[in-house]
Parts: sequence; C-alpha cells; structure tokens
Amino acid sequence: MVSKALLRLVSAVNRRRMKLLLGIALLAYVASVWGNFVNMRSIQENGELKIESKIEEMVEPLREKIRDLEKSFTQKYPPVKFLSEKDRKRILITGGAGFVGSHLTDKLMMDGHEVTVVDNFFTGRKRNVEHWIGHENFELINHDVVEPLYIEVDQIYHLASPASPPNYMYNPIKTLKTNTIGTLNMLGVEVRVARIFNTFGPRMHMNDGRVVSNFILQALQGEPLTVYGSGSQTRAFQYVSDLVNGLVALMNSNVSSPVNLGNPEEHTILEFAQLIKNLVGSGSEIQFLSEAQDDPQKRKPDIKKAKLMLGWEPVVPLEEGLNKAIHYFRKELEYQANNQYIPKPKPARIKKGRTRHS
Ligand SMILES: O=c1ccn([C@@H]2O[C@H](COP(=O)(O)OP(=O)(O)O[C@H]3OC[C@@H](O)[C@H](O)[C@H]3O)[C@@H](O)[C@H]2O)c(=O)[nH]1
Repeated sequence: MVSKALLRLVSAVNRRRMKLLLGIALLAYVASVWGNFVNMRSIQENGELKIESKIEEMVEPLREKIRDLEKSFTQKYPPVKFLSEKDRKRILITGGAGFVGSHLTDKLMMDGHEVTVVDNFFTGRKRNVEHWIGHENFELINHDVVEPLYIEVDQIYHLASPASPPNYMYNPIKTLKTNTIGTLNMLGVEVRVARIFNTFGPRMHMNDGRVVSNFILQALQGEPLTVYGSGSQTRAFQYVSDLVNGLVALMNSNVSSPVNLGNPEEHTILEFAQLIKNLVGSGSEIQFLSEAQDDPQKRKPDIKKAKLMLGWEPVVPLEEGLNKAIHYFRKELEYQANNQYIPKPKPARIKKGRTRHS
C-alpha cells in the first residue's frame, strides 16, 4: 500500500516533472526553431545586402559613364556668353562656312548672339561650322546669295565671295554675280566697308593656291616650296582672329567709309618661305619659278584709320599664327589621308590679264 501510494506520489511528482520537462523541451524547441528562422532570415537578408552592394559596385561606373555622356551632350558646344534680350543681336553671315566667315561665326556665337550662316558651300565647308549645328542660337542655310533671301536680322556680315585666284578665275561670271547681285541682295541696312588684306589661319582652303597654304602644304609634304619670281616681292599677313576682331569693331562703329584691315608687318615672299620651312622643321628645298603675271611687288596696309577710329590693331605675332595654321594643316592632312585624298598645292598661276587688288 505504502509502496503503491509512494509509487503514485512519485509518479505524480514525476508526471509533474515530466510535464515541466516536456514544457521546457517544447519551449527550447520553439526557441531553437524561431532562432533558426531568425538566423536564416538574417543570412538571407545579409545575402541580399551583399548582392545589392555587389550590383551597386558594378552599376556605379556605368552611372558615372551616363553622367559623363549627359554632360558631353549638354556641353558639346563651345561656351557661349549669356546676353540679355536688348544686347543680343540677330546676325546674318553670308559665306559663314568659309575661312573668315567661320571664325567670325565662332566669335559672334561665343559673344552670345544669334547667328544665321548662309553659304552655298561653293568654297565654304560645313565642317568649318559643324560644332555649332543644333545650337539654339545657330542656324545654317544652304543658299546662294545671288538669289534673294528674306529674313529679318539686325546686322549682316557679307563675306560670300570666292577669294582664291584659281576659284574666281574658274568661273569669273559667277564671281562677278556673287560680288554684285549678291551684295545688292544683302543691302538694306547701314553699310560698313572693310578692305581686307592678306589673311591666313586655320580653315584656309588647303589648295586655293595662295602663298601661305601652298608653302605650308609643300613643307609638310617634303616638296619644294615654290617661290614665284625672285621672292623679293613683299606681303603683310594678318592672322584671322585679328581680322575678325577688326570686322566686329567696324560693324559696331559709326564709320561708313572703307577701312583697311590688315597687318602692316611686311616681309618678302622668300622670308615667308624660309620661316615656314623652319617652323615646320621641313627638309624641303626652295624652288624659284617664273614670276606670276602682274604680281604686285609690294603690299602693306595703312591702318592709321582703323587704329584711330576703331581703336583696333593686330595683336597676334606672325610666328604664333603660322604655328596655328601649320597645326591645322597637319591635322587636315592626317584626316584626308584617312579619307584617301591627298591635296596638292595648286601650280603657278599662268593666266594672263589677272587684275590684282586686295
Ligand atoms: O606658291 C606660291 C604662291 C604665291 N606666291 C607669291 O606670293 C605672293 C602672295 O600670293 P597670294 O596668292 O597668297 O596673295 P596675293 O596677295 O597675290 O593675292 C591676294 O590679294 C589679291 C586678291 O585678288 C587675292 O584674292 C588674294 O589672294 C605673290 O607674290 C605670289 O606670286 C609664291 O611665290 N608661291
């Protein structure tokens, strides 16, 4: 009895203990399952975080690339000043894709004006102004100034005229028409007249037969520099940015009579040949050919009027300008070599009866 009772007591105690043990075990189990669950989640989260940071690592350089690309899209133009409505002018440049015209386009665009270039691409080239195409202040019209053009502008720079001897002699009637009818078509605003003297610089036509382009091309290509006559005839050459500044100063002045724009620093053609040969570092010879017909023996602009009335005078030293032109011609030769076209300097001018003036 006692033992049965004892047994019952013990078993009662045991049962309670068992229950307690079972309860603890259950709790431990739940806790461990929960723990595992939480652990798994944190492993998973950790994993996700790691993947995310890996992706981030890979994507960041791409994002940077996109930012750069976006920047290059919005900054693809040379910097342009902001001008208020009252200072901003609508300016038409005929021959604006040519040698001088394209440099003038650059200046007026960078000064913040609205520029319309009109060119028939007879001697001008789209490449000379392509860096402005699409700019909100810029417009390019393929048009021949011999035909009338109806647009409203504040100023017109009329530079459309074939200026290289082989070009204007190739089609003299067309040249005359451009200079007469073309000019008449552009009249209607107050007029300023610039007498432009020998000018050189980047974007000169490579093979238009003029002395600077001929000598640079010949020196770069290792061919003889062709001096017509003894080379003692003189010329004075201005760098294109000086001319452009003079044109703008004249346009904005009240001087309505013709003004000479040129550089009075005079050199013989032989000196030019030697200087260009040295600057290029070329081993070319200097070759003396027969004198060109009616070749003026001396030309030097008198720029007193421009100095006095416009406060203008050329500032770019000859060597500095020549180096820029040489750099441009070198690049052009590389570009054209890639395009399988090697320009040759034009041969001596032999045509008779050419009238010369600047
Ligand atoms: O290869 C050459 C080219 C030219 N020359 C000489 O260099 C001098 C300058 O010749 P350019 O053709 O460059 O310039 P020019 O001053 O003769 O003509 C310039 O002024 C007159 C305008 O009608 C022309 O449009 C303009 O180019 C001339 O004495 C010419 O005979 C050479 O000795 N070798």
